[in-house]
Amino acid sequence: MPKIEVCLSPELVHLHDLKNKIVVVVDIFRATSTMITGLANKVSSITPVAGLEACRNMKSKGYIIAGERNGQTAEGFELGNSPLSYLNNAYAGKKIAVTTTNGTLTIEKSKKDAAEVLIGAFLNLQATADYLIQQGKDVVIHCAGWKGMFNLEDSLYAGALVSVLANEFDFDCDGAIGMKALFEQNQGDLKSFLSQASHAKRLQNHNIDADIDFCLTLDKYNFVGKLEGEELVKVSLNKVV
Ligand SMILES: O=C(O)[C@H](CS(=O)(=O)O)OP(=O)(O)O
Repeated sequence: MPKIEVCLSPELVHLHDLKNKIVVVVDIFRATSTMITGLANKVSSITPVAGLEACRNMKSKGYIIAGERNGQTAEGFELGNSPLSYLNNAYAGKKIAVTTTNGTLTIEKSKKDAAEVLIGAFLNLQATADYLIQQGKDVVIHCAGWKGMFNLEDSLYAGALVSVLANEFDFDCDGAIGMKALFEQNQGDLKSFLSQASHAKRLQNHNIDADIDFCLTLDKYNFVGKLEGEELVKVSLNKVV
């Protein structure tokens, strides 16, 4: 059986061997939830960029630039980090370049060694699980956390994915065992459990409660977000859609 393990913060990723594995990067509030929503709403591609300046420079190459630091849209950027901005196909056909506080850095730290990088969200949990079963490779779930620290929402997503995959994958890492148990104890009311999370509180201060609700929606979308070269694209179970 393939194995699944959980890396609870990008600061710990050097302790995991990513070679020949599929890495699922997760930043529930809000980067990876927003990327999945953009892809669902027909953007032509999303290019994650770790640095603000590098992302700003993408504008002259024809990209719409999305930039956020500490929950606020960065100066000179057209978009911030809200999934709601992409609804109703608002940026259909556009190439988006995006940089965020935690999520894009975590993608950057994953892509050098991994066989594949996927983008995880509650919004497409089951589709991602189905894809991982189909591929049959070892998996590392890479939680973006917050500025290097553990956070609840990304770790709970990791627990949810381990829970769905538990019959198909071996897992003996404590992160996977612990987060699976935590998710299973709280899956009946994820929202109230996560209202205690530091990140949810920080974002509430920015008046984006609707974003939080949206990011906790389960299985709204039925596709996988995958990094192909430098771009995130939509993948169905057998083909790019
Ligand atoms: O915009 C967000 O949701 C966060 C901002 S902060 O670090 O929590 O202040 O960025 P993200 O990269 O999506 O974690």
